[in-house]
Amino acid sequence: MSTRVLVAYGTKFGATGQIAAAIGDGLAQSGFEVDVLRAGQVRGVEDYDVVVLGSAVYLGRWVPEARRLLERRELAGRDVWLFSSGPVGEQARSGAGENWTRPQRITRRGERIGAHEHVVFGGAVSDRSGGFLRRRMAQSIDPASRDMRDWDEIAAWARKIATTHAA
Ligand SMILES: Cc1cc2nc3c(=O)[nH]c(=O)nc-3n(C[C@H](O)[C@H](O)[C@H](O)COP(=O)(O)O)c2cc1C
Repeated sequence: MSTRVLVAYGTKFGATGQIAAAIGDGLAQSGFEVDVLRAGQVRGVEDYDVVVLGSAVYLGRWVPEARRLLERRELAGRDVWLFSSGPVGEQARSGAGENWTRPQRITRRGERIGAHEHVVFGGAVSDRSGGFLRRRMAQSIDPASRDMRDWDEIAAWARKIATTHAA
C-alpha cells in the first residue's frame, strides 16, 4: 500500500493554499497518495502516514484552524512536517524579524511531537483583497516583493519529504 500523505493548511486569503497545492502535486508526482485540505476541513489524521501542516502567519501567529490541528493529540503518532508562509517585502529579503516569521510556539510544539522540521516560505499579499489593514500593508510594499513564494524552493522541499518517506 502506498504512503498516504495529508497536506493541510491554514489561510486567510489563499496564498498558503497555493503553496500547499504545490507541495501536494510534488508528492503525488513522487507516487504518494495525497489529500490537500484546509486545516478546518480535516476530520481525522489517523488514515495518514505523513502529515504536512502549514499556515499563513499573521502578527507572528498561525491562523486558528492550523493551530487547532497542530494541537490534536493524534498528530503526535504521525510523521509531521511544518511550514509557515509569511514574509513579504524587505522582511523576506533580509530575513529580519525571525520571531514574526517563524512562530516559536509552533517550532516548540513541533519539537514536542517529533516533527521533522519547521520551515518558512515567503508569502504573498495582494492589494486588491481583504480589509483595510491588509490592503494598506500590501500597498506599502514594493510591488515586486508582494509575492515572495519561491516555487523551486517549495518543490525542493516536497522532494525532500518524498525522499525521506520513499518506500
Ligand atoms: C495584516 C497582516 C499581518 C501580517 N503579519 C505577518 C507576520 O507577522 N509575519 C509574517 O511572516 N507575515 C505576515 N504577514 C504576511 C502573510 O502571512 C502572507 O501574506 C501570507 O502568505 C498570507 O497567506 P494567506 O493568503 O494564505 O492568508 C501579514 C500580512 C498581513 C496582511
